[in-house]
Amino acid sequence: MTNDHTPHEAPAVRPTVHGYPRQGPGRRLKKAVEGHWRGEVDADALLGVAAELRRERLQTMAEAGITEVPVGDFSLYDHVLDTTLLLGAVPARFPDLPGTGAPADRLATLFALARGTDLQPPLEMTKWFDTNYHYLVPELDAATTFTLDAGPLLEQVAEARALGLVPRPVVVGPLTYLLLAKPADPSAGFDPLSLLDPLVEVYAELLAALAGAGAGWVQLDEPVLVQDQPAEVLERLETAYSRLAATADRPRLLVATYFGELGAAAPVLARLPVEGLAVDLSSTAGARTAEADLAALTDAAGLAGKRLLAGVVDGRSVWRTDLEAALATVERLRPLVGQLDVSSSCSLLHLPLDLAAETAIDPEVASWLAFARQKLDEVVTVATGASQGRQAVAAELAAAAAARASRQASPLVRRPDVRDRVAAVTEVDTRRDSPSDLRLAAQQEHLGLPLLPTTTIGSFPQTTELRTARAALRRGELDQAGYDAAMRTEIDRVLALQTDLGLDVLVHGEPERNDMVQYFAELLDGFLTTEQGWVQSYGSRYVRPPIVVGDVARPAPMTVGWSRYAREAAGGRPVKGMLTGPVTMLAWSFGRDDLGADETATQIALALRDEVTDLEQAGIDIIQVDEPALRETLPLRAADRPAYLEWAVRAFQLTTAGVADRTQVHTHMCYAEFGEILGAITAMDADVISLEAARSRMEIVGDLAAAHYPNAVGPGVWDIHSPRVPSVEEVVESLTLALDGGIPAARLWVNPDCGLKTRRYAEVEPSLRHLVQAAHAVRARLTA
Ligand SMILES: CN1c2c(nc(N)[nH]c2=O)NC[C@@H]1CNc1ccc(C(=O)N[C@@H](CCC(=O)N[C@@H](CCC(=O)N[C@@H](CCC(=O)O)C(=O)O)C(=O)O)C(=O)O)cc1
Ligand SMILES: N[C@@H](CCS)C(=O)O
Ligand SMILES: [Zn+2]
Repeated sequence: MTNDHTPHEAPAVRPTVHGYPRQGPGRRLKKAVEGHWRGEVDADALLGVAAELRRERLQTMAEAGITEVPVGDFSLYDHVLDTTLLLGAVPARFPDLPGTGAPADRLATLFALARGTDLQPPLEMTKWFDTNYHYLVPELDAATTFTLDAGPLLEQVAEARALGLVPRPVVVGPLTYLLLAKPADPSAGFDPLSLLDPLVEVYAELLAALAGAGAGWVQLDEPVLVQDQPAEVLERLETAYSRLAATADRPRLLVATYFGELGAAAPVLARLPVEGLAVDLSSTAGARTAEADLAALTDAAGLAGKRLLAGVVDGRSVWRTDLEAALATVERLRPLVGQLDVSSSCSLLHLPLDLAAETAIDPEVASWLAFARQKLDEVVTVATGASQGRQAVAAELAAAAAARASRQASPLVRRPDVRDRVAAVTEVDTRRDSPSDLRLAAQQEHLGLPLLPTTTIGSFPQTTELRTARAALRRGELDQAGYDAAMRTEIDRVLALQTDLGLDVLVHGEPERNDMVQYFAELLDGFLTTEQGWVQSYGSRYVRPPIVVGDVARPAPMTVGWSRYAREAAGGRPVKGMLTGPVTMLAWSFGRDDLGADETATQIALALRDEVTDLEQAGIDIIQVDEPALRETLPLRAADRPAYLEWAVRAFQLTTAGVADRTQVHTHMCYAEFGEILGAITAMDADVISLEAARSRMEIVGDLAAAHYPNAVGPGVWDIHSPRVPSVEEVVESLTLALDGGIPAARLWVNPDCGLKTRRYAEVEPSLRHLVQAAHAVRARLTA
């Protein structure tokens, strides 16, 4: 393969992106998919909506000036799940699915894997690198065979070509696919990477099929290269791509990495026998990182004839790009490679769709921001500036520079009172008065809870009535008093249900919260929230990540009124207060690029500390501070983890350590793979932690026991991410696994994996009933 330009005449710099949000304006995709699940939208109609959305997004890119477009990044649920179907790797434990022949069957198979069936739990779901997107984990074993099923991808190539665009299929690369997979049976000692050779043969078939469909370039995404990889994995990478490069009649190959620095992978990547590379040169990857990668790549032999997609427009930041800096990077790289193109650093999937949809953002603040649609323009501006000279984009450069200057000078950004309070924090503020065993005794005396106490994680179903009431409040059709009354009625209902079910520690159900992060962001100074800034979190579920614009402070109590109401209505049973922790508030927001994450987290922690104190004074004896994102935000490189964990744990401690011994602090995390942060979890020193465990079949229990985790634990016994109702026997089995695995009965709690906001009462009532029955059964066995 050769590049189609002469070496002396620099070809034009072209703009592209790695992917674009899927949902469409007004989250049309979500509505169609959920309608299909309810039986209201048939398969043809759903596929029709999907095709329209794909066409619209390609047209949007084309209108912005992008002609080489990604295809295959669109998905009805998740692109890793799509890759599993592309490769024909449906796990053997789903023997009765209808297959992928007819489109309706394919949909049924896809959604069965994603959501489970009556007979089988779904594929495990976990976070996509350090983002708030979640993918379905491929499940492989020694008997897995791969069979290419490229029909839908080939159709998408044809769709783009029919619009006169140049499609660049984007597919999860073979190494990343296997490293993201898990063994179907964790005890079997099977390593998914052992399937690399047969997998690569199927990728070779795919390349040939894509060439036949007219694709000139294919992008294989290998983001695992920004994580620490042993030398043998990098060797396997070279072997795999050498095999792919040897495919007859294939498109040109572009290997993409994103989400961080390449480190030791840079020279290996540079010498792969492929025609193109895409690298993350954004500030999210870190200024130091981009510099180091640039140096490693430009030093490496073999780059001169290649195409490089320079990811200079940050695909994970809502801040407007420093166009001058991006242009300078592009100009520096251009003479060193065969063809230099400008790209987003990663898919724009992780950004809200369009700033233009926002009606309430102050115009000055809006001028500082760029969502996915605006990032397309930025990519085009940088490419045009590089190709035609700065004068061709002088107006755009001036506007971007003016916005940066306005932001730097704005009084919204910096508050001296907040800075002073952060500076005054000392070690004492981060320590509880007594060690955990003394606290536990004080709490037990005060609360008098039974063995294996039952509780939930906080939210109860967010019903249509609740969402409609909130929408009516927003539109002015319901006044604040009417809304508050509706929420109090819901709290009464949820408390009555929990009492009827026999739960020991009650919650108010969080009906007043649109989202566990956005709700607090709306009440704190320093955060900006959006009306339409939806970002896919998993499947059909979306969030509107707030934006940290300036220093954070709490103007007034946020939850105390609701918790006090619930406590008074609960008839003497304890009610947990419920807060979102500082690390999660920050991780699930778009952070600042003008202040360190550690300092922002400390600001949020101080605001939340005041809320904790106010809850305690209002008579709330149990306060839960959720930190599900603490694990998620763990840096991808091991070398960066200790510093992160230090400030993250400190922020949690600062939030919670101000209470008396007898006040019980809970925390909650809902992502598997806690093993490597057990030290940090211990240092957080929460009296009780609830953890996701059901989907990974209580794997965490062994780790906790081995680490002699000293405080109380509630490993989730009901996988709430699936509509399945667990049986009493299943819950008993999970509790038995926990006890046998080494969690002492005196420190074992019984709870679901996570909050119930996404579930329906038809699932919640029987599931909780089974959970309580199981707890009673095991309790009886223990005390017999
Ligand atoms: C625990 N998780 C969370 C993450 N990140 C967060 N920021 N929050 C989280 O809870 N990351 C990891 C996991 C991911 N899990 C989930 C679980 C559930 C959702 C979810 O349910 N999202 C909802 C949107 C929630 C919301 O903002 N609701 C608002 C607006 C509701 C709405 O759409 N209103 C309509 C009008 C009313 C109607 O017709 O129903 C409208 O505005 O058009 C609210 O309740 O007010 C979702 O719909 O996807 C996300 C992540
Ligand atoms: N308290 C929250 C935690 C979700 S991670 C809930 O129950 O929804
Ligand atoms: Zn959770």
